[in-house]
Amino acid sequence: MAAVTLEQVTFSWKSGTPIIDIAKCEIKSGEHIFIQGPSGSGKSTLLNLLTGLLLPDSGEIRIAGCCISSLSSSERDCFRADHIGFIFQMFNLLPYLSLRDNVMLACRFSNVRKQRAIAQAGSVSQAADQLLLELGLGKQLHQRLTVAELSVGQQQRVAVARALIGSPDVLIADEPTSALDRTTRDTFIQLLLKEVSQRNSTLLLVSHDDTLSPFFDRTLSLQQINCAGVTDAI
Ligand SMILES: Nc1ncnc2c1ncn2[C@@H]1O[C@H](COP(=O)(O)OP(=O)(O)OP(=O)(O)O)[C@@H](O)[C@H]1O
Repeated sequence: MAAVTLEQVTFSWKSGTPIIDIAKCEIKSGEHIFIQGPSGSGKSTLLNLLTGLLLPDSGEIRIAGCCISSLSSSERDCFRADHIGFIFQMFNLLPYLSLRDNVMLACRFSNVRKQRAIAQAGSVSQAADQLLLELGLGKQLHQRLTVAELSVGQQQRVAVARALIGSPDVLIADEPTSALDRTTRDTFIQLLLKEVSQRNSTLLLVSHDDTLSPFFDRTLSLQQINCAGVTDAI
């Protein structure tokens, strides 16, 4: 079954110049996809379309079988919370919450993910602790430290735990390794892939760093699939 399908999708910002023009793209459930493209090629725009934060000018985007542009704005918010985990480039952790509360946050906005987390671990807090432990942030550490006291790599792993709790169908990661050195980056990617595989989630990871490509089942080059072909090349 397809986890993500794009058909005849076009999108332009106000200027009217098309940024996205994708005839057809299908990603199977459980696939690990690397989306690569130079600066300005539309990676973030594409992710915003996939999460329903932006709507296409034309065409159809289906996530887990649902055409997201046919949903109302509030339905899209619910759908996103239930089906999509997101790892932001700057993590977006809340500094006034504990590590565990940051992870549990994803279940506050989604009853589907909350029920799955309970079914998997007995409670949402146990699911959060389990994920943090698997990601190398054991209870002793996460009860002692605040988000502000974490290293960049540790913050990244909390962000992964938050994106994975309640096993969303699709996990989207926007340049999650840009702040890491190469060794930490490789360890992080391997850990991320292991966790995603265990939950059978589909992973879409976006980066301009094409040396990440060998870690993934498939690489989609935005320059190849996007006929709009915009870049910042000087
Ligand atoms: N809010 C916006 N309003 C108008 N134009 C925008 C907006 N956001 C992005 N763009 C334009 O859309 C194009 C694609 O931008 P986008 O951020 O999607 O590229 P990207 O591949 O993610 O780039 P980078 O790797 O530098 O983050 C660029 O030309 C950019 O100027």
